[in-house]
Amino acid sequence: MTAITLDGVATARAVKSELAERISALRSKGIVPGLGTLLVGDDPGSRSYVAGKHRDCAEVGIESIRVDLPATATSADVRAAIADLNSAPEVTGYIVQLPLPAGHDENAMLELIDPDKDADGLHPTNLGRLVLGIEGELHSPLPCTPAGIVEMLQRYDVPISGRHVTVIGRGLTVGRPLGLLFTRKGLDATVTLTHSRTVDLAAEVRRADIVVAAVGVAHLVKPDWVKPGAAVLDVGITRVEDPETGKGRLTGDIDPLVAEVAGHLSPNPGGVGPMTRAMLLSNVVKAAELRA
Ligand SMILES: Nc1nc(=O)c2c([nH]1)NC[C@@H]1CN(c3ccc(C(=O)N[C@@H](CCC(=O)O)C(=O)O)cc3)C=[N+]21
Repeated sequence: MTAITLDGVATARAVKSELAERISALRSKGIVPGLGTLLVGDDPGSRSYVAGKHRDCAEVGIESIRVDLPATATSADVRAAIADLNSAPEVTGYIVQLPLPAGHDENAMLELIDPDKDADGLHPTNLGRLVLGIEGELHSPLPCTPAGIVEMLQRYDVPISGRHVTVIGRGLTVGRPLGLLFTRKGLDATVTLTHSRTVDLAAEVRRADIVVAAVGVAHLVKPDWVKPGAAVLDVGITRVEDPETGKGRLTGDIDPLVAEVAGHLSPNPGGVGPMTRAMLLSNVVKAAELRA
């Protein structure tokens, strides 16, 4: 048996074409959505993600505003840039690219973002609304990677309600909010949130109908850990050097042989990453629609 591929590129393309229509409707009413990015320092990975976000915006008709600060920027510089983004009328939503260079207090910076402009859903108010289950008229953006994972499973008709989900990793952007999202009313999964101190990770994965790995340990999840037919989502990113070509490439947390056991498998790259970017655009569009 070979798993059905959860194709993040194709699914993100479908999401983006739906968004493009909503954006042209907004534009015809004179509303122009604009995504800002704040990047501090010159980490090549972060640079390439930010560049990707600007390309996505151009593709769907969202304006994008790029603010880059040098690695030498102080916390006062970052605060000032956030204040400018909060007050810039052309910026309807923005993100602070993580991780910030060492020496910056990320949580303190996230807290300075205007919650109404928080395109990542990482401001404490928006994370609090996720805990409280508040949706609707209030703009309560969901963190992009968790939202992208759920969107992809739903578009492939993978059942979630009542199913057991094992999440590997408890980080701010993926594992922690994903556990909150999957257990909300309406999704109704049962979640095991595992981390580096989990005693028997293989056993926790074996009970799962849906496995999400978001730790950044290359090929951590082995085929004999996976229940036959389970849906497996590969989120972790590790940069490795190909021993044959000597070129750098990206690899995920899932051993490739898991494809022989799983029912659905998201490749990495080409799976959750593109969905994360599509959900960022979706948050910007929703915020603009609510303001209209
Ligand atoms: N404030 C903030 N919000 C984020 O959402 C955020 C962040 N900081 N910091 C870093 C992580 C990582 N992340 C990715 C998004 C898309 C891809 C993506 O589209 N990857 C492509 C491959 C890209 C390539 O080849 O370089 C793929 O999976 O196919 C990857 C990684 C968002 N993050």
